[in-house]
Amino acid sequence: MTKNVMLRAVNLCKTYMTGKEQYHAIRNIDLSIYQQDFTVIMGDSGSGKSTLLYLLSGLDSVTAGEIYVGDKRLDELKGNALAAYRASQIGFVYQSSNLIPDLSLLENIALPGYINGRSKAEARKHALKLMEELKLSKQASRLPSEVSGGQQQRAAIARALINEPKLLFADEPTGSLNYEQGVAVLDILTAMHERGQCILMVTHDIKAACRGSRLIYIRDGKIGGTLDMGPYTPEQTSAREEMIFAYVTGRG
Ligand SMILES: Nc1ncnc2c1ncn2[C@@H]1O[C@H](COP(=O)(O)OP(=O)(O)OP(=O)(O)O)[C@@H](O)[C@H]1O
Repeated sequence: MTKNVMLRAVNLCKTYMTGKEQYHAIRNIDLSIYQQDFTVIMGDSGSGKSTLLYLLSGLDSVTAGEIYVGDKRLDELKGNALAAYRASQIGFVYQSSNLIPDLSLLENIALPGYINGRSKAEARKHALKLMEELKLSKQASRLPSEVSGGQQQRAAIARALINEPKLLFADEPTGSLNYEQGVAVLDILTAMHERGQCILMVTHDIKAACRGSRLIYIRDGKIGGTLDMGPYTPEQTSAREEMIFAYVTGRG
């Protein structure tokens, strides 16, 4: 099967300045992200995984290099054009849900929908549909402080999906959850991928990495290797975990 390129980075670099010190967090990375993939980014702490995710999503600016989305240059977008791109084309899920504390879950999920130009009624209708799929209907009118961490994170996923983004980014989405809540979130991401959602996720967790179809290993701001794993099936969980462990430790 030929894969469609969703996003392409060419000679991507990110240098942070702390005082007079330069730190080259991303060093001349070339990579393609394919529409059909649930791509997982792994690597040691400090290797540059989150920085890469922020650059590829347009949440941070590149120091050098190019990022193509179709024939558009993401790295050249600024101001309103960049804000419009981020609002309409990408969804982002963080380690903590970052919901607005004094809005209900329904309002939190619908809000980016109104901001992106849907009517209030339409955004709420779509939010309710997502809440049903993510088993949050009963919590629609509750505040974030009135639901569990797993429910908050599922609401954050629904919020990221409200504008039907082409690309869903997730930075350690299960990092603050207990085992069962984490599995529920991974099941949702797996189901989204099966329905055709392109996902790019940073994780330290082999159980989470198992859900991906492709793994990119980052070492010292560079690509240390990529592994095509094929689509996840639950029966292969232990074999995939062993394969990922062997791959990552072989490159660490
Ligand atoms: N704003 C910043 N200013 C200076 N250095 C930074 C900044 N953000 C990140 N760094 C440095 O860049 C490197 C890569 O950071 P990044 O957060 O991308 O790593 P990571 O692989 O996601 O790490 P972790 O797994 O611990 O979250 C680290 O050495 C970090 O200290």
